[in-house]
Amino acid sequence: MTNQNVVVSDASSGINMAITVAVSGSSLFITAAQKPPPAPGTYITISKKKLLQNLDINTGARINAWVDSMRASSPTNMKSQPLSDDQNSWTMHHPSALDMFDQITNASKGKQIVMFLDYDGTLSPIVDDPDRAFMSEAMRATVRKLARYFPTAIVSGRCRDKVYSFVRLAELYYAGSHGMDIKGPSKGSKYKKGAQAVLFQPASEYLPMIDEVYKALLEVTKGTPGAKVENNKFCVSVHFRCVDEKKWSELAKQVGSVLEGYPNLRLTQGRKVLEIRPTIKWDKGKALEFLLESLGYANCTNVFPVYIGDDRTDEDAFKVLKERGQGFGILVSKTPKDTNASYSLQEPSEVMAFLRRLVDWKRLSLRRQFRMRRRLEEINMSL
Ligand SMILES: O=P(O)(O)OC[C@H]1O[C@H](O[C@H]2O[C@H](CO)[C@@H](O)[C@H](O)[C@H]2O)[C@H](O)[C@@H](O)[C@@H]1O
Repeated sequence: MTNQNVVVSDASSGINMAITVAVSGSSLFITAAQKPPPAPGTYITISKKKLLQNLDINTGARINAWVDSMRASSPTNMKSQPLSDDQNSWTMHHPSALDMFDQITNASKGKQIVMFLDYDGTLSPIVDDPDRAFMSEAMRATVRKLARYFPTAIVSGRCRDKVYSFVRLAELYYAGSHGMDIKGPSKGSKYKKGAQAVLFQPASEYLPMIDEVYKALLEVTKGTPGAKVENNKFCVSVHFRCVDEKKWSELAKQVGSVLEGYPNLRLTQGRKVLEIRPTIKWDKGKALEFLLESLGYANCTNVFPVYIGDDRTDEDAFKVLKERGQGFGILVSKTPKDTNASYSLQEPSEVMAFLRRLVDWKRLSLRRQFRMRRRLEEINMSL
């Protein structure tokens, strides 16, 4: 096997990409992205089409697995059909958090509830255009009230600034880029003494690489109608929601052709989106643990974290809660999914109903506590 510098050229876009490939017989393995070499003229030039064909031979299995997974995560619209046995059993194991509200609040008694909320599909409904995934005013008002009573964090795959521009509540914690960009409230935490001011970016050295990959993905996918590449600062999303299913395989190959040059990046999947991120061991679960620690609840037994999310990437946080045996996860989904969450809610409107009930419950219990304290004071005075 020999290494060879190759310039991949695409006549339609005019893009040239310099990469190193290991050539073994008729097979081609891309090993690493290279800076453009000093002396031109020493390259073999092959077309992007040819490269993608060769990639197909060598990484076909991986690309096929991605496409299978893209299909599996996109169940056909289940219009009001009677529940199957599987669905019934799933609902029994992951009951509605609204139906189980009293059990949930009873379990939290004497503990500090800390709220973790995913954004897309949890606080805002899923829409075709990621730039227009707005949150309703009613949801914003609900989250604002929630944050008055409980420390609240938004944990999103999006870039932190973008998710902040949608939520626009300065009193919250924000963990953008799947937790790789964490920032506390601008005025500091009001909940616990010892809570630290937070700004944490564990993948900052990846910034130039992510930017480079974002640009390469923009170029390589621009001929695929409906594909959208989103720069999430420490990770990149390639959306296929508006791509014809017949083109999914082509899109996966395009993404694969770029990723092959970056062994320090990995691919995960969300809802009709391929997500490219650093291989560092950091995810929404780690972000949740980090935030609990920053809030001063690292080794506390009297903390009750609640994480609500709809996506595969939220599973990392559900798993952490399950393993800690603290609090619980709520999966937002209309269809049964393999999950580490304990409860379910069907859609953002149910999330809002659940958050409102939490606020009302907390208000009521604070009022009760206040009345009890007053009565005790009165009794003490009369003694
Ligand atoms: O962790 P999240 O806040 O759920 O972010 C995950 C991805 O969400 C966004 O994409 C999803 O929502 C879009 C708007 O509704 C939708 O068009 C897309 O199909 C969904 O995957 C966001 O655009 C991505 O960058 C996030 O990674």
